[in-house]
Order: sequence, then C-alpha cells, then structure tokens
Amino acid sequence: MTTKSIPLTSELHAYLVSRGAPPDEIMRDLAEETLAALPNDAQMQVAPEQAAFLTFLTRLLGVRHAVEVGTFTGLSSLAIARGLPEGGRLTCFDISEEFTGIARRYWARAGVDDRIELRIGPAGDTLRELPHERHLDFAFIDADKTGYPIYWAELVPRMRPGGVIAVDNVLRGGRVIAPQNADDRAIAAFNDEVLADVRVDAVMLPIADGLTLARVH
Ligand SMILES: C[S@@+](CC[C@H](N)C(=O)[O-])C[C@H]1O[C@@H](n2cnc3c(N)ncnc32)[C@H](O)[C@@H]1O
Repeated sequence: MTTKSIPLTSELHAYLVSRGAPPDEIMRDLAEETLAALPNDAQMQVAPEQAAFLTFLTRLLGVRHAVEVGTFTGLSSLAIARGLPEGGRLTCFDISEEFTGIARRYWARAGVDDRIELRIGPAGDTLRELPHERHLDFAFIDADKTGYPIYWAELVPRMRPGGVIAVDNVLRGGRVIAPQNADDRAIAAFNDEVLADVRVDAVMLPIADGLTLARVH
C-alpha cells in the first residue's frame, strides 16, 4: 500500500513496458529511426507505455473521430490510429513536413495511413478550420507548450459530450512547482486553467512526464 506513485528506475520502467503492452517491431523501428535521424529531438516522442495507453484508451472510449496536436515522427498517432475501429478517423496537426515525413512512412507500414489525415501549419490556425460542432471523441495535445491554452480553447467546444482530451507533459520534469522557463510557466498556468474549467472533469496521471485526462461534459 502506498499513497503516492512509486518512482521508476530504468529497470522497473523496462519491466513495466515489457509486461504491459510492449511495442511491436514497427514501433521499435520508429523509435530507433527517430533517435538516429533526430538525436536532439527524439525525446519528444511519447514513452512506450504512453503509446500503449493511447491505444487502450482509444479502444476503451470507442473513439471514432480523434485529433492529435503535435505529431512529430508519428509514435502517438500510430498508437491512436491502431485503437480506431473500421471507418474511424484521426486528424493530425503539426508544423513540420520533415518530422511528419517519417510519420507518414510508418503509418503506411502499419496499414493505418488510410484513416489518418495530416494538416501542416500552426495548429492555432489549422484547428479553427475544424467544424464548429461537438463531433470529436478524443483529442491528444502534445505540441508547443505555450500553445496549449489555444489548443484547449479550440478543442473543448468541439468535443462531444463525454469526449476526452489527453494532455502530455503536464509535470514538465517536475518543474511545474518551480518553473524555470517560459514553457514551464505556460504549463503551470495551463494546469490551473484546466482545474478551474467547469466544462470538464479532469485527472492528472503520473505517466511519463505527466498526462492529464479531461472528460468534457
Ligand atoms: C513533443 S512533439 C510531439 C511528439 C509526438 N506526439 C510523438 O509521440 O512522437 C511536438 C510536435 O509539435 C510540433 N509543433 C510545434 N509547434 C507547433 C505548432 N504551433 N503547431 C503545430 N505543431 C507544432 C513540432 O513540430 C513537434 O513535431
């Protein structure tokens, strides 16, 4: 019995990943290629247990229409797409053709490219092009941290009642309680905004760098 999440050593993390839903060969290759091609950015990928959780959650919620803000080389989008049923759709938003060029290849290899649409451009602008209706079942926010309040403002009114928004990096490596830069301060303020938002019920989970799940009323 413990009243808080236990710290994960590298060994314990490897155990958790191996006994949870370990990444398959395609996801392992994607992680390896990302590290080789983009060594300075590879840490932006979601953790393997988060990828497994995103697939699980997408299936659990019966998601048919999902959005991702911040696609990078495609690990989280691949995980979400794999959880979609036949006919399900994932719309991805990113600013980088270079990063998402890698994503496109892995979506094709995994056979999910036909259910993913990629929109390139600043998500603050491109999200506004989505229908102004409550049509989204699931959204994952994992882009530039100062943009989170904008993405939240665009997404919440578009979620169907009971739809869920997942938000990554809400702990900022622990720095949310003593912010050291603009991104830390943005996330600390964003977390306060979510807590005060009467349109949602939210929980903050200590998965990887912290993941908030918000259910929209
Ligand atoms: C943390 S990474 C996303 C990681 C991804 N979820 C994964 O699991 O691989 C953040 C991404 O946000 C994108 N990004 C940064 N600023 C953006 C903006 N204004 N609009 C859309 N995407 C943006 C970057 O190009 C980068 O690919």
